[in-house]
Amino acid sequence: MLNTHLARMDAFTFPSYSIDLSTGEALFDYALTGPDGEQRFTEVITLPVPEESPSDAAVAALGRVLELLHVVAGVSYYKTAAPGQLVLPAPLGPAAVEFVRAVYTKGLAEYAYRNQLPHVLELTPRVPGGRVKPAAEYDNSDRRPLSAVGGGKDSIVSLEALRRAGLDPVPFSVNPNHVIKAVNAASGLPALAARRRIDPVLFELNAAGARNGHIPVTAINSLIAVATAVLHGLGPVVMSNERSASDPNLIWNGHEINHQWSKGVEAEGLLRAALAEHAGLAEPYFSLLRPLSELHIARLFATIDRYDDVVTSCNAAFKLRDASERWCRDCPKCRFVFLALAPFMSRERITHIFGGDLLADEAQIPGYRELLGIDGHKPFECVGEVEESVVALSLLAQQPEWRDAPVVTALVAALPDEAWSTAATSDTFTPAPANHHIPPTYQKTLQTLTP
Ligand SMILES: CC(=O)N[C@H]1[C@@H](OP(=O)(O)OP(=O)(O)OC[C@H]2O[C@@H](n3ccc(=O)[nH]c3=O)[C@H](O)[C@@H]2O)O[C@H](CO)[C@@H](O)[C@@H]1O[C@H](C)C(=O)N[C@@H](C)C(=O)N[C@@H](CCC(=O)O)C(=O)O
Ligand SMILES: Nc1ncnc2c1ncn2[C@@H]1O[C@H](COP(=O)(O)OP(=O)(O)OP(=O)(O)O)[C@@H](O)[C@H]1O
Repeated sequence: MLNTHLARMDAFTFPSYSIDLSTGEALFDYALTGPDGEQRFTEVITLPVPEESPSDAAVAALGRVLELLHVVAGVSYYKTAAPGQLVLPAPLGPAAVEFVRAVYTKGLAEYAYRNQLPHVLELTPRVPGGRVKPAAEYDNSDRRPLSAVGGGKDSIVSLEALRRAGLDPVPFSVNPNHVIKAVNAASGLPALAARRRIDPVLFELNAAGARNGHIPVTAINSLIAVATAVLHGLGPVVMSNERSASDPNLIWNGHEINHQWSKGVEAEGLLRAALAEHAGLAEPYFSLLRPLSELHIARLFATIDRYDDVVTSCNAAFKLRDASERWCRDCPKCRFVFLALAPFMSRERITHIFGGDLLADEAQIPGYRELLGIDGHKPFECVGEVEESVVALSLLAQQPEWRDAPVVTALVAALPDEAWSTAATSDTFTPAPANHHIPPTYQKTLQTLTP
C-alpha cells in the first residue's frame, strides 16, 4: 500500500486477539481503515510456557492483562498513519481508558512533536458502550518477583539488590539479545524470556516512507512481563526506572514531551491502576529504583563488578537490525552513563567496561555540552537530569585521576558559575521519600548495596 493511502487513513481498530496456552503464542490483530481500503497488521507475542498448568484464576487474570496488552502494543502500527480515531475493541473501565489514552498521547508525544502532529496529543479513545464485568481479585504479591532485565546497569542493580535481600528474583526479558543473555549468564540465575515479533509489513511501510518515531516501548515490555508473571504464578514485576525518567525534555503547545514517558512515575501509577481495575491484580508492578537519581544508581552499580564484561546500556546494541556489538561510544546515552559512572570507578575499570575512554575524546565535547545544559535541550534519550551531569562533573574535577582529562578540563571551563552553585546544594544522593509505589517488603532492599 502506498504511503499516500496511509496518510488518508481515518481510524485505527483492534479486530481481534487470541492466545494458545499450549504454546504461549498470542496473536494481536490491528487495522487502519480509510477511503482507500484497509491495512492489516498482526503482532505475535510468545510467552514462556510454565511447567505446571496455570490455575483457572491465573488464566482469567492473564486474559485481562492480554486485553490491555493488545491495545497498548498497537502504538507501533498506529504511528504509521496517526489517524484521528482510535476505536477500542471492547468496553473498558475508567482507569483502563485513562491508561490507554495516556499511552497514545503522552507515550507518543515525542513522535507527535517530531512529526508535527499536534492532534495526537489530543487523541481520545472511542470506547464501545456496555458494562465491563468486574475482575476477580488476584493477589500474588507474596510470590517471587519477576525482575525485568534490559542489559544495562539499572536492571543489574535491581536484580542484585533483590537477590542479596533474599527475595529470589526471576530474571525476565523480552527478545533477549546477546547482551541480555550474557548478563543473565553472569548473574547465574535461570531466566525467563518472551518473544515479540513485529509484523514485517511495518518495516516495508517504513522503507516506503511511512511516518515513524519513538514509541512507549516500556509500556509494552511491562505488560508482557506482567502477563508472564501471572502465567508462571510469580509475584510483582520489578522494574528499574529511575527518578529522572519522569522529567520532560521540553514543552510543546503546552504539552510535556518526555522521551521516557512510559518509564516515568505517572505511567507506572496509571498502569497499576489499570491492572487493578481490569485484571484484579493487587500488587502487579513497581520500580525499585524510582526514588533514586541516575547518579545514585551509578554509584550503586560501581559496588558490583561481576557484570563488567557484559553490561551494556547503549540503545544502539538493542536495535532489531544492524545492532552494535556493545557500547557505540558516540551517543547521548553512552556519554551520560560514562560521565555518571566515572566518579565511582578507576579509569582502568571504566575504560574496560566501555572499550574506550570518552573523557579523553575531545570529539565528545559538543554532546557533553548538551547534557550539561550549556547548549540545546536534554537529548531525546534515556539520560539523567542536567543537574546530575553537573554534579558528576564537579566530582570528577576534584579527582586527580580525572581532573586533567581533556573533556573534563574543557567542560569545567565552559560551565557557568550558577551551575556550580546548583551542584553544591544538589540532592542527587538523597532518595526522594514519596512518589513511588515500592511495597513495604521491598523498601529496605537497596540497603544491601550500600557503597
Ligand atoms: C533500539 C532503538 O533505539 N530503536 C529506536 C529506533 O529504531 P531504529 O529504526 O533505529 O531500529 P529498530 O529498533 O531496529 O526498529 C526498527 C523499526 O521498528 C519499529 N519498531 C520497533 C520496535 C517497537 O517496539 N516498535 C516499532 O514500531 C520502528 O518503526 C523502528 O523504526 O528509532 C525508532 C524510531 O524513532 C524507535 O521507535 C526505536 O525505539 C524502539 C521502540 C526501542 O526499543 N527503543 C528503546 C531502546 C528506547 O527508546 N527506550 C527508551 C524507553 C522509553 C519509554 O518510554 O519506553 C529509553 O531508553 O529511554
Ligand atoms: N528487553 C527487555 N525486556 C524486559 N525488560 C526490559 C527490556 N529492556 C528494558 N527493560 C526494562 O525496561 C526498563 C527501562 O529500560 P532501560 O533500558 O532504561 O534500563 P536498563 O537496561 O536496565 O538500564 P540502563 O538505563 O543502564 O540502560 C528497565 O526496568 C529495564 O529493566
